[in-house]
Amino acid sequence: MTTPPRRFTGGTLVIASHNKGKVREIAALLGPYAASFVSAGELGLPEPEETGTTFIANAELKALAAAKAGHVALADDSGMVVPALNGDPGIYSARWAGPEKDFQMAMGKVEDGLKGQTDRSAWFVCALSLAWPDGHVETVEGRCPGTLVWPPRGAHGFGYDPMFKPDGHDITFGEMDPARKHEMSHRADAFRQLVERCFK
Ligand SMILES: O=P(O)(O)OP(=O)(O)OP(=O)(O)OC[C@H]1O[C@@H](n2cnc3c(O)ncnc32)[C@H](O)[C@@H]1O
Ligand SMILES: [Mg+2]
Repeated sequence: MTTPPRRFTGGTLVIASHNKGKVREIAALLGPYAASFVSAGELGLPEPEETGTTFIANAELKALAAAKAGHVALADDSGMVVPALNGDPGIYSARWAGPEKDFQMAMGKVEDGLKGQTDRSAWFVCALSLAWPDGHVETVEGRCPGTLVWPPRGAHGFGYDPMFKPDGHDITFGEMDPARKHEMSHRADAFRQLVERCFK
């Protein structure tokens, strides 16, 4: 027999991320389901080393590390997978931007790798993991397919958004109103699954 998923029954939820763009998006998506939340940065929690080899493993290790502080914690491990680059930057999406978090440079590296390639498809992945202080975790994974454009366009969103045009749309995530991105993003897809599992 499979055990049913564990539900979040209220109280403070820690958003276990040090990325302000992500925290902003997670807070917007989570609004109706958690009365109060605080980010790992606000709590002064350290940024764990992301030693996993999958988005799911890294989401789980970040959520479990934050939950040790005593509250249920939600972590997001995400990135952009480019088949023509053999799946890079993938789980290394943040690391491609270096310590300066220079995404102009990281997007330039992606574009350099695509020179001479005809396949400009990509997809974003978002693994979300909810962890309890006793070590229990619930994890889901969402996706959003699209195409890479050059030059980058738009100032909304964060990270690789200005070069990513979601399928079925003519504008990039960087040009898109945040509310619209939340209707179709990898993070929204993962959220729908997590809400179904743990917040209903
Ligand atoms: O680990 P935390 O503290 O949450 O913050 P981080 O920025 O290091 O996050 P990740 O390790 O999950 O790396 C994900 C990177 O993938 C990129 N990324 C993820 N979601 C994105 C989105 O919705 N739009 C654009 N880029 C995104 C972005 O550059 C992120 O820095
Ligand atoms: Mg990270």
